Amino acid sequence: MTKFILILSILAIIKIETLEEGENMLNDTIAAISTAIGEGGIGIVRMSGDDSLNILSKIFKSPKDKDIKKIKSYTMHYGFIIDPETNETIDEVIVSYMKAPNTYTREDIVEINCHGGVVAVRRVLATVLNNGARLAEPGEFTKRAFLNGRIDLSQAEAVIDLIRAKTDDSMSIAVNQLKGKLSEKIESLMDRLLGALAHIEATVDFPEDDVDELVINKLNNNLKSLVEEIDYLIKNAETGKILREGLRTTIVGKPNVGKSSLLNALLQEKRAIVTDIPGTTRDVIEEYINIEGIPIILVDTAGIRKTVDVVEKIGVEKSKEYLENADLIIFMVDASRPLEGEDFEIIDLIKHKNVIVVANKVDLPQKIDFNLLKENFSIIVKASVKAEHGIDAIKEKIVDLVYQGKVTTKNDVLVTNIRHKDTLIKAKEIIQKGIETLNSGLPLDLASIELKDGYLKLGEITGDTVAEDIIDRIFCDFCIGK
Ligand SMILES: Nc1nc2c(c(=O)[nH]1)N(C=O)[C@@H](CNc1ccc(C(=O)N[C@@H](CCC(=O)O)C(=O)O)cc1)CN2
Ligand SMILES: Nc1nc2c(ncn2[C@@H]2O[C@H](COP(=O)(O)OP(=O)(O)OP(=O)(O)O)[C@@H](O)[C@H]2O)c(=O)[nH]1
Ligand SMILES: [Mg+2]
Repeated sequence: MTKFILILSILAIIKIETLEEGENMLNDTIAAISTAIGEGGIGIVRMSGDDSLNILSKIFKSPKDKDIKKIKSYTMHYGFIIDPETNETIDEVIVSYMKAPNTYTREDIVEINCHGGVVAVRRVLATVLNNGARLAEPGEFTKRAFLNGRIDLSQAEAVIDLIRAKTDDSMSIAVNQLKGKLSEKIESLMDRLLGALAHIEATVDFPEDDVDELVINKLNNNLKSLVEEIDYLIKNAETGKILREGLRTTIVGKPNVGKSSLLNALLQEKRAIVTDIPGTTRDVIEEYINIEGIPIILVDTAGIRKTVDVVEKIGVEKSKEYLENADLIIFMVDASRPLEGEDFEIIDLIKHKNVIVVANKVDLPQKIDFNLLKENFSIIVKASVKAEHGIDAIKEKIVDLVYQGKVTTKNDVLVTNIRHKDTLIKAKEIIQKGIETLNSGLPLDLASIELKDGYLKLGEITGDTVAEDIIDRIFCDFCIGK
C-alpha cells in the first residue's frame, strides 16, 4: 500500500508544480481587444486581474457621478472613457464588471464596450494600458481560466476550436469538449488505471501468498478493455481531425475536363472561370464548402500538362504541390475521350493516394476505357457537371470516406485534436507494455511502473500532468483577446 501512496504523492507534486509556475505571472492585470478590429458596430476592450476595477475608476466618468468602485458584479454602466492626463474624452461607452471568482478567468473582469471601428477601440485600449494594465498575450485570458482551475486543458483547447469551427457539426463537437465531455472520458480511463494500480499494490503487499491466477486475469481483462477504449478514440480521431480542420480536397485532371465547372457546381456559384479553352485556370483557387457538416477546403487547380507558357507552367507546378498536401484528390477525366498521356502522367502521381475518380461529360458519347481506371482506383463516379448529374453522388462518396461507414453521433466523444490523438497513441503503447510485463512472470510491481507512466501520459490531455512548454505552445496558437 505504501507504494500506492507514493504514486499518489508523485502525482500531487506534479500538479502543484504546474500551478505554482503559473502563479508568478498571474498577479498583473491584462487587457486586450476581444472583438474583431474594425468590423461591426461595437468593440470590446477586456481586462482581467485584481487591478481591473481600479484602472477603470481612473479612466471612466459616469454622467451621474457614480462611484465605479462600488458597482455590483454583473452590472453594466453608461459613461465616458477619459484620458486622465489630458482630460480628453476618448469614447462614449458601456462598461461591465464581473467580480472574481465567478468569471471567465476566475479573476476580476472589466469589459469596455466602445464604438466599433479601428480608432476608438485602439485608443481605449491604449488608455487602459497607460493606466496600469499590461497587453495580454494571445490566449492569455483562457490560459488564466485554465491555470486558475475553471477549465482543464482540453476544455481550453476547445475554446479555440469553437472560434474556428466551420460547420455546425464541428461547432457542436467543440461545445461538447468545452463542457468537459472529453475530459470526463479521459478521467474515467485514468481512474480505471489507478484502480488497476491499487490492485497490483494490494497484491504485492502480501508476498507470502502466491500471486493468484485470478488476480492476473482480472487485471488483464480490465487493462485490455481500457486499451480497446483508447483504440476506439484513436480510430475515430481521423474523422474528428477532419471535422475540426477540414478535409483538404484537390480537384486535378488534364486541361478542359471540367474541374472548374465542378468547383462551381459544388459551391453553387460561378467562382472560377470556365471556358472551352484548355489552360483556362492558371492559379490555384481555394474555397470552403460544407458537405453534410464536413468542412471541405476545396481546391481547383490548373490542368496538368506539358506547356511552354510560362504562367501556365507555374500553375501546373503548383497543382502538383497541392497534390502532395491533399487529404483527398478528386481526379477528373473526360469520359467522351480516350485516356491519354496526360491522364496517365497524373495517374502515376496519385495512384497510391485517397482518390475519387470523376468521369465527367457522360452527356456526350463515351469513349473512355473504364477498365483502365478500375485497375488503379476503386471509387469511380460518372458525372455530367454540365447536366448537373452526379454531383450528389460525388458528395456521398466524400461523406462515406470521412466517416468510413462508422456512425458517429453528435454525443459521441470525438477526439479532434492531433495533440490528443498522439498522446492517446503513446498512452496505449505504454499500457500495452504494462500488460506484457504483467504476463511475463516478472514481479507484478514492475508492471505498475509502466501503468503509472500511462496514467501520467493520459493526464497530459486534461493538463493534469503536463509540462509548461506544452501549455505555452497551446496558448500561443490562440488569437489575441481570447
Ligand atoms: N461579453 C462577453 N461575452 C462572452 C464572453 C466574455 O468573456 N465576455 N465569453 C468569453 O469567452 C464567452 C462566455 N464565456 C464565459 C464563461 C464563463 C463565465 C463565468 O463567469 N463563469 C462563472 C459562472 C457565472 C455564473 O454562473 O453566474 C463560473 O464558472 O464560475 C463567463 C463567460 C462568450 N461571451
Ligand atoms: N459536354 C460537357 N461539357 C462540359 C461538362 N463539364 C464541363 N464542360 C465544358 O468543358 C469546358 C471546360 O470546362 P472547365 O470547367 O473550364 O475545365 P477545367 O478542367 O477547369 O479546364 P482548365 O482550367 O483549362 O484546366 C467548358 O466549355 C465546360 O462548359 C460536361 O459535363 N459535359
Ligand atoms: Mg479550370
